[in-house]
Amino acid sequence: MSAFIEQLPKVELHLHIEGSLEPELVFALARRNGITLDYPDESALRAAYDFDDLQSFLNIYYAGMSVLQTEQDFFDMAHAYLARAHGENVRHVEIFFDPQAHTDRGVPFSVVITGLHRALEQARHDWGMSSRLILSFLRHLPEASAIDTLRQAEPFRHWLAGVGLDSAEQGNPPEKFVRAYALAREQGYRLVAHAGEEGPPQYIRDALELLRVERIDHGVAAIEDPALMDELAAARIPLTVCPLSNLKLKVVDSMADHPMAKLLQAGLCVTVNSDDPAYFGGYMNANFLALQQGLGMTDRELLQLALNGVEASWLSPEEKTLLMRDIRGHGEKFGVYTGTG
Ligand code: HPA
Ligand SMILES: [Zn+2]
Repeated sequence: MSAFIEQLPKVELHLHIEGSLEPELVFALARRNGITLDYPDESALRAAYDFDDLQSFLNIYYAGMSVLQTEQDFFDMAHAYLARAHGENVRHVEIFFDPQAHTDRGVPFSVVITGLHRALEQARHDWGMSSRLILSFLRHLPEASAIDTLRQAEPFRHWLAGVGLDSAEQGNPPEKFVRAYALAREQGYRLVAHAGEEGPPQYIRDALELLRVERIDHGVAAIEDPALMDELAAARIPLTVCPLSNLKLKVVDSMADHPMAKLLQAGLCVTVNSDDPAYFGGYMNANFLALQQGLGMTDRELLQLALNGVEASWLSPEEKTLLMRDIRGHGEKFGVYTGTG
């Protein structure tokens, strides 16, 4: 592992907390809650992490999270992720959770969010790690369910920074959620959506124009549409790109084919993220390393990706200035300069 990557101060903006559930914790929680899994042990479960596409991953992702029952379970899951991120010098995280995947199993919204919030507060207290929580709607479910979830979130509005949209993209276009996003906007939520992961570039345009999101999760399909790339670059609309996820879900055939370098060179505000690290073979450092080793990106480019992460985050302007200073200082220590300050 490269010391440059390990010590680089990082932010993570695209992380599904349920996708951080490692097989060991899945089995520990299953034992604690008296649940029998379809797999005999941890290694059999891990062996099933061989995906053909997004849907084949989602099937296992929803099965894995069914062991989450109590507030302590949600705390333990988030705490394990945050400890790991802290160990990789991740300074700030913006975390998705999928409330409908739990409330539909009878786990109350309050149980889910209280456990997650407590872990985030502890990470802030113990490590000075800052965070935001993003409520993500499941796009394969009807819009009415998203709107009902927004209502359930009302008592916890102050713990939530934004709303997002995830799950099966194809056939579930942004336009399906126009009313849910309008309601969220009225309630002061910041808005993001997954678009252009498996879906077409048009879904990126629609997320921006119909849902009025400020950031696109994935967005790698933009590479197919030069005019859209120009617009994203000019407006500095961030893309929260997840390289190892794209590889594991066969969005790209190999890391050498990943569009990250081209998107960066075209002036887009692309950022590095791990998406579902327990399932896709790596946390933040592994994603940076894949870009370095698989795509040949330079330390200077990796430094720019880290700065983009700060720019794209929901930190305050003062916090951004401080963290960017840390990242540039790290670059100088390794003889790497971005030339932009
Ligand atoms: O990468 C993803 N895409 C869509 N839905 C998801 N839910 C968890 N991870 C993902
Ligand atoms: Zn995602």
